[in-house]
This record gives sequence, C-alpha cells and structure tokens, in this order.
Amino acid sequence: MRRYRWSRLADLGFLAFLTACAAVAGAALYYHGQRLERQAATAERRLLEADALHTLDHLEQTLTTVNLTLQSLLETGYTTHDAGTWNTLLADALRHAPHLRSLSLLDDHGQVQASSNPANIGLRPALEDYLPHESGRLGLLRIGSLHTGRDLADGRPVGDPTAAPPELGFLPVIRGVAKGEAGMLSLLATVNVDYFLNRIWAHGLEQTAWIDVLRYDGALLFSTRERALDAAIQTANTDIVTGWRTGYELGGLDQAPAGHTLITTWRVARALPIGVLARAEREQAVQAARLEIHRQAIILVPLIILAMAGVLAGYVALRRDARRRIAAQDRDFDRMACLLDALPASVLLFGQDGRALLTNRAWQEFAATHAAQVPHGALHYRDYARLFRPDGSRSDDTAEAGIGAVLLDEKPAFEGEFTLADGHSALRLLARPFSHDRLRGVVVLQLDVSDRKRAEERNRLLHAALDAAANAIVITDPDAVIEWANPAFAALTGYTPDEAVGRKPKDLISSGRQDAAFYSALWETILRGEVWRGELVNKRKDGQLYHEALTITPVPDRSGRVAHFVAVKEDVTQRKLQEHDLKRLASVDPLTGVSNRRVFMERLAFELARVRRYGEAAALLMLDLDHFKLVNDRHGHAAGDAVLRSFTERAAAELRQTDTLGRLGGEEFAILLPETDEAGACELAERIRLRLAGQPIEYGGQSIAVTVSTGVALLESTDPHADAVLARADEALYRAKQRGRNRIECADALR
Ligand SMILES: Nc1nc2c(ncn2[C@@H]2O[C@H](COP(=O)(O)OP(=O)(O)OP(=O)(O)O)[C@@H](O)[C@H]2O)c(=O)[nH]1
Repeated sequence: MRRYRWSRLADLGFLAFLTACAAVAGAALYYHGQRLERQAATAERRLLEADALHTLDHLEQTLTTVNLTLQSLLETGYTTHDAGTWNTLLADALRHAPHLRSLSLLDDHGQVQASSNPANIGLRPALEDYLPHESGRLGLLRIGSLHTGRDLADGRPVGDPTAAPPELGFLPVIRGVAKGEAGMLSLLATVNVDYFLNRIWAHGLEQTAWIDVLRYDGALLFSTRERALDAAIQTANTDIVTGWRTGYELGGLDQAPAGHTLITTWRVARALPIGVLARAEREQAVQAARLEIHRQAIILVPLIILAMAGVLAGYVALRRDARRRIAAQDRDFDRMACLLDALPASVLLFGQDGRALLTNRAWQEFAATHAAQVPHGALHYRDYARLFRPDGSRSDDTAEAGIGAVLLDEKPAFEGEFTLADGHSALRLLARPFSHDRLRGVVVLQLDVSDRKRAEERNRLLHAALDAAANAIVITDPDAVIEWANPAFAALTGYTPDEAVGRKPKDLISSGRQDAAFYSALWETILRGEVWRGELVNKRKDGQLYHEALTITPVPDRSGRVAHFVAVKEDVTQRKLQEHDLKRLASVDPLTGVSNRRVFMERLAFELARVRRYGEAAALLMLDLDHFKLVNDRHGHAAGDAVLRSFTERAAAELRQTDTLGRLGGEEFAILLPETDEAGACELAERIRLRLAGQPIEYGGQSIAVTVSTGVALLESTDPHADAVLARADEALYRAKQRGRNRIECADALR
C-alpha cells in the first residue's frame, strides 16, 4: 500500500536528516577547530610582531648607543695618537658597555691600533661586506655580519646565514671619523650577540618561535634558533629580504615553503640596514589549539553521537510503534475487507484524494460483469460516479456531486437511486463519511434494487388495478380488523378507507338481517382455509340496506397459518330487486294484481295442511261474474278489464290481512279465508255480493251493472289435496249459477 512507500520514504528522509545533522555537527566542529587554529595563528602572529618589534627596538637602541659611544670616543680621542691612551680609553668605555665584547681603533689601513682586548691589536679585520658600504659619510654606523667566536682575535664570519648560529658569536660594527689629511680613524665594536639573545629570551619568546636578525643583503646578524635553515626557508627569506630594500617596514605572511607552514612577520629598521624576521612553525603554533580542539572533540563528539543515537533510538521506537499501529490497522482492514466481501452489496472506500482504498468482492464481480463501462486501473470516485445517472425518484443530485459533497464534508450523508448506463439496472447508492485512525474518506454502499423496483412497479400496477376495481375489496387481519380497503368499498358502504381501517366489518356494516348461525358457518369455512361465497344484507353508513355478494378468501402466510382475509364485495341490490319483481310478477295476476292461480293454489294447499295439522276452520269462496261475456260484448274488452279490476278492489276491501284473493282465470276468482267457518264465509260472500250488486261500475261514461255468483266450501282435514276443496267450491258455484246467479251457494258437504 502507498502508506508503506511513504513510510520507507520517511525512514530515508529521517536518515538523510540525521546524516545532515551529523554533517552539520562535524562541519561546525571542523569550523570551530579552524577558527581556533586561525585564532591561535593570529595570536602567534601578534606575538611574533611584538617579538620582532621589541627585538628591533632593542637592537636599534643598542646600536644607536654603540654609535653614540663610538662617536663620543672618537671625539674624545681625536687628538690622541698614543695607542696606550686609546687602549685605556677603550677599556674604560667597555666597562660601561656590557653589550660589547671589545672596542678597537683601526687606522687608515684598517689595522687595529688599539683595543680594549690586547689580542685584537695588529689584526686587520675584513670590512668589505659591512653595510652600508663606505660612502664617505663617516658618521654612519656600518654593520658587519655575524662572527663566530668571542672577539676579533678568535672570530671569523659565519658567512652562511642558513647555517646553525654559533654557540658563541659577536657582531662587529664600525664607525669612522676623518683625521686630517693623514687619513681616517675608525672604531670597531664587537657587539655581544648573547646580550641580545638574553634580552629576547627574557622578553618571553615562545618555544615554537625564532628570530633571525638580518641585514638588507640577507647576511645573518644573529638568530635565536639553534639549528640551520633548510633551503626552502632560505629561499623564502631571500624573497622577504629582497622586499626590504623597497622600503617595507612591517609585514607578515603565512609562508609555505616546501615541508613547512610558517607564520612569518618582520620589521625593518628605518635608520639601519637591518630587519627582524620573527617566525614560527604554524603547526607548532596551533598545536595548543589543536589539543584544545581534540579535547573538546573528545567531549563533544561522544555527546553528539549520544544525542544522535538518542534521536535515532527515539525515531526507531516511534517508527516501531507506528508500524505496530499500521499492522493493527492492516489487520483491522483485512478483517473489514473479509466482512465486506461477505456482503451481497458492493462496498467501495474512497480516500481523501478520491481514489479507491478498498473495494469488496461484490463490487469486483459487478465491475467484471460491467467491464465495458467500469474503468480499469485505480478507480477514482468521479469515474465511479459517472457510471450512474439519476432516476429522478429520490434525488436530483448526480452521484458525483453527492459523493463529492460527503467527501468534502459539505454533507453528512448522501443517498439516491440511479440507473446504470445500460438502463436496466436500478441501483441505490448510500455515501457516508468514514474515519479510521488517520484514514479518512467516504464509504459508498451500492445496492442493486432492480428487483425491488420491479416489485414496486408491479405493486403500483396492482394497486391501480385494485383502486380501479368496481368491486369493493377489503383486506383484514385474522381477527377481521380491516387493514386496507379500496375506493369501491367507500362507494359501496359510505365509509372511506381511512374510516374503515382498524375497525371490523361487523361494527361498520352489519344489518342484523343475518343470524348468528349464518356468521358461524361463514367463520367455520374461512378458518378452515376455504373460500366462502354468499350473499347477505348489509347496512350503509347512511343506514340504507343493500345486498352484497361476498367472497372471502383466506390468505395464509409462509407458515401456512391464515394471516389475512381478502373480501370481495359486489353490490347485488339491483339484481335482488329485479328478482323480487320477477318473483312478484310470477305470483300475481297482471290485470288485477291479486294472486294468480299458482300462488293461490299453493296457499290453499298450505292452509289445507294447517287444517289437517291443527284442525282449525278455513273456508274457500269461488266467485264468478255473471254474464261477463255480455259486458265484453256490450262495452268492449277494455271495459271488461276495468270491471274485473273494480271487482277485485271491492272484494279486497272486504278482506282481512290474512285472507287471500286470487284470480283462477277469466272472470273466475277465489278467496281463501283462514280461521273462518261457514257462517263467516257466507257473510263475507254476501258483503261482496252486495257491494258489487249495489253499485254499478263506472267506466268510460257508462254505468255497468255487474253481479257475482259465489260457491262456498270449507276446508276439510280429510281433503286429500287442494283441488278437492276447489272442486267442492266449484260445485257450489255451479249451483249458484244454476239457481239464478247473484247468489251464494254452499258445498254439499256443508249441508
Ligand atoms: N274483458 C275480458 N273478458 C274476459 C277475460 N277473461 C275472460 N273473458 C270473457 O269472459 C266471458 C266468459 O263468458 P262465459 O264463460 O260464457 O260466462 P258468462 O258470460 O259470464 O256467463 P255465466 O258465467 O254463465 O254467467 C268470455 O266471453 C271471455 O271472453 C278478461 O280478462 N277480460
């Protein structure tokens, strides 16, 4: 994973940093050492300058004193020609000049005439290389070169300025004075070199330094060193001394003749042709500084190493801790990945840079199935989101905008339903932010909701179908509590679905027309899981009764237990009314509205059964209009019909509720009189006869007089059937006709 790469980079970076720190510490130490060395070298140069100045000052003072001494002696002994006097004079002067070995008087030929040291007398010292050269200026002090030995008598020039200085040496100087025409007198003093060397040592010349006092021509005057100079230094000296003639008074440089690193300073006298060269080996001069550096390094380097080791150890501990944490994270990640792989939904984790950190197996399978659309390689959430387009049902946001908003913490969550570019797959996307340790980003859950969408669409259609159904449909729970009802239910019962839900049908629409047995049979059927079909009378919200054809279908759940009942109700009130009308039409005479022959005969049979069972009295009247044919003939058939209707109305007006008037055919009628004996029957027949005969029937402006003949028969328990009673009544009627009509006759059995 990338974090491992970053981790290795961090390690390399830290090591580079540590190395840089070590390099900086080393460089600082080195710079510090160099600085100390430079300081030591500078201090050494200052000391050398001081030494050179001091030496030159002392030398100049001394030689000036010598010059004055010589001048004084020459002036004093100018007129003296006696050597003995000079000897005394010079010996006395020498006693006051500890820096001199001897004083000698030289004649015009350069031979010693008198001397503080008798051994010098008669010597002729070589004066050619004294500087400055003889120029006629007698007042000048001319300086010779270093001689080995104690005095002129045992002395000889050292010659080579690079040679080791002699243990015992002197420096001759001379000053001349003109003495008449005879020539020139000169005083030659031998300066004690040890005198200067002691002063230099007493002044504190460092062990590492040495001083060479040279003339302008490079001749050595004296030196504090004990050894000879090598050729390289001599060459360097020559370069320096050559420069003196051009007037350098003070100088210094770091020379590096072969095999040396020298600190060199010099000082040149103004009045004398001499200069002082103070030198030290740089290596020796900075030795102490080096030792100090080493001492400091011995302390600092271990401290630095310890500090760096401490930092390194701390870093290693931190890294180890971080690695442990990362390993723990990885284990968490692996566990999470394992769990995510077990999910049927696609899960994708996008990091803050928008790239996929983790995808589960479901996504990989999805990507393989839709390889043509899913981009290959590292998946970015934008490429992922562009696979989908909003279906408009839940969110107007594009997947890209929604997921991006969650990733940027602009939204706490996002969800929406989309269709894949192929248009077939319906997908639900849910995006939530996630944070795990330092890992942050967005987790996207992708659910395939195609089946659900199809089911929703199917449900929507079914719902629409149920809503559009003409029949009322009610769904109840097993306790008959209404859970759902369609609009047709409201149209049928007057109760809206909202009013119906939560209540039972029996509390809403029961009319009480069905008894308990009816309902128990119904429940018995549906609780067995069978469909019940039937018709019943229910009551609308407004109290109106109606007929419904009801089908109740039990709907079992997966365990087989009845979970719901679906009731389909059809309003059959109209059909019932039509049936009733048909039934009524089949039972009445259409002209008069009284019972027709079939119904009348049924009632007669029923009444006969009652008579037979209970022994009650009952009578039958048979009535026939007299000469009805003449009515038709005279007044027309319509008038005949009107007479028939008028007759039945008048007869019915005389009847009780329980009596039945029936038309047996043509102008022949019958009346069944339950609980009526012969007298009652005859009385009734008489009233009917009188009512008809007493008032003509008015029709079409005509007055039609009609009479009726009646035969009376009682129903006997011995009668085998209704026709037997009818036959007896018919016989009585026949007799009434025979006996003149408009009269009442009883059956034979009654007589
Ligand atoms: N207007 C009319 N006439 C009917 C109807 N049914 C039967 N008739 C007539 O009734 C008459 C019956 O005549 P008849 O059987 O001869 O009896 P009648 O003329 O009444 O003579 P009696 O019964 O002997 O007194 C016939 O002329 C039938 O056509 C009916 O529904 N309307």
